[in-house]
Amino acid sequence: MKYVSTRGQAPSLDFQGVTLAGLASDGGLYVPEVWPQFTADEIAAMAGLPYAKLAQTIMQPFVGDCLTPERLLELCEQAYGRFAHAAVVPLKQLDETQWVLELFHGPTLAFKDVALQLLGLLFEEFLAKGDDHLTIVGATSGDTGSAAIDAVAGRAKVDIFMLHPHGRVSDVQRRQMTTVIAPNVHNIAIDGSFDDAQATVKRMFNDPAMTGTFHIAAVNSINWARLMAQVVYYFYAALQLGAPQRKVAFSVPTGNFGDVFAGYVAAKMGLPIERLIVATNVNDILHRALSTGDYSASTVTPTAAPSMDIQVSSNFERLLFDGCGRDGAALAEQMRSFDANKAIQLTNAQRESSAALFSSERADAGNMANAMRWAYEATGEVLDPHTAIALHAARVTKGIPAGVPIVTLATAHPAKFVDAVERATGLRPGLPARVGDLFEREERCDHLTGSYEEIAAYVAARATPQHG
Ligand SMILES: Cc1ncc(COP(=O)(O)O)c(C=O)c1O
Ligand SMILES: N[C@@H](CCOP(=O)(O)O)C(=O)O
Repeated sequence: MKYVSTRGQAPSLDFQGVTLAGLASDGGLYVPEVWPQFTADEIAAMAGLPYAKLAQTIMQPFVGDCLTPERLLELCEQAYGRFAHAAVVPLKQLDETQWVLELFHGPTLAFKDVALQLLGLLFEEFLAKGDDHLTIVGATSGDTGSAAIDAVAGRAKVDIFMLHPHGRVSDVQRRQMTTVIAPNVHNIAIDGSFDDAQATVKRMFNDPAMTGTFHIAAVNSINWARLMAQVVYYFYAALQLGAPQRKVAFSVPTGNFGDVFAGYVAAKMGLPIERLIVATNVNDILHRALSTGDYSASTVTPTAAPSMDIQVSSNFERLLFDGCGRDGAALAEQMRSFDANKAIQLTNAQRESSAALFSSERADAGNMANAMRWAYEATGEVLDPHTAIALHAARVTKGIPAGVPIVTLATAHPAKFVDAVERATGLRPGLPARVGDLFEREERCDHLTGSYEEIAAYVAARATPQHG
């Protein structure tokens, strides 16, 4: 399998290459040259497979000959062996139509673990031979940070620098990052938003002063391997609900557009998906883009679902690429215009191709609290704010045929956002034992202004050169 950049200029790479590269050298994102396909019979044969085996089956076409099937399966078993639920991502029914897929049983209590536990192992596997050393630079609005740190803390040949917006993540989220005291882990709080942090990360990939010395790598969903691993749970849920004979819809709490793009990939691979509902909070650029074609960023508003407080959604570029017939030059021009003006209008072709599968809804604080309350009072399920936003979207979306189940992706454990959950339901969920004495541990984090030069100098002073 070869991967090409959405901006058409960077060299094409194999799976190992894209995993270690992160952002493409032309500023684009890597995508597979073609979408691998499964037939209905092949999908039917996946029913009942253990999660790790299903993951290997679905990911093998993307991995190609960079790993043997046996080795990929071993890595999947190792990654998903760390999950606290035997089903890895259990599916629960709320009522006749509504289901939730619990993606938060990994070590750091959010869906990010599903991909990042594997990515940590892939880094180690691909770095085992040779003297390459990775400098991971990541941005987080709360959950990627802890999941990535857990996945790479203490590993040889990797340093991680994780930027989060100061004061804009929950206490649990912050502590899950800052209490990991390991020589290769560096937490940086910046003044600004997640978008500012993400812009810094992307700039570093294209800064010769940094890339000339360090092998900068990504753990954000700009890294293709992240999305690949997230495709698996769409198959897992749909198979339990009768796929490929029966269509399934998904409602996805959305920020950086990675999770829902993985659903799009599942559909491209042959999974019969009725609809992908993109659920946003009041930071609703994606809702506006999908419903009116207006992709224009404004100031980020802090909300009780902080991980979705994002305006510039990296992975939307991957969808726009397919929507313009994979014309890298045209997309590069469109993205240049977005960078300059913080606004673009989707073309008719982009709007029509996305409307075939996607719809969107926006939830404000009241919608979110009501959904959380409904789930708790009517079904006993305690949801986190992000999941509640997607459940709200699932319940108000029109036009899904009767009999089609709607699966809301439950992306975080409610104990990560105790205050919001308590406000809505009166219940204060406790942290699972596996996160231990989080509030007793020492924290380590540096606070920087967010200027690119300051952050680059900080990284350069602490990172190990590529061939260190
Ligand atoms: C709990 C939670 N839900 C939803 C999202 C949004 O997912 P994505 O950025 O893949 O759209 C995030 C952040 O990524 C998150 O941490
Ligand atoms: N919500 C995310 C933001 C980063 O998204 P990613 O999927 O691109 O890593 C977070 O919690 O950090």
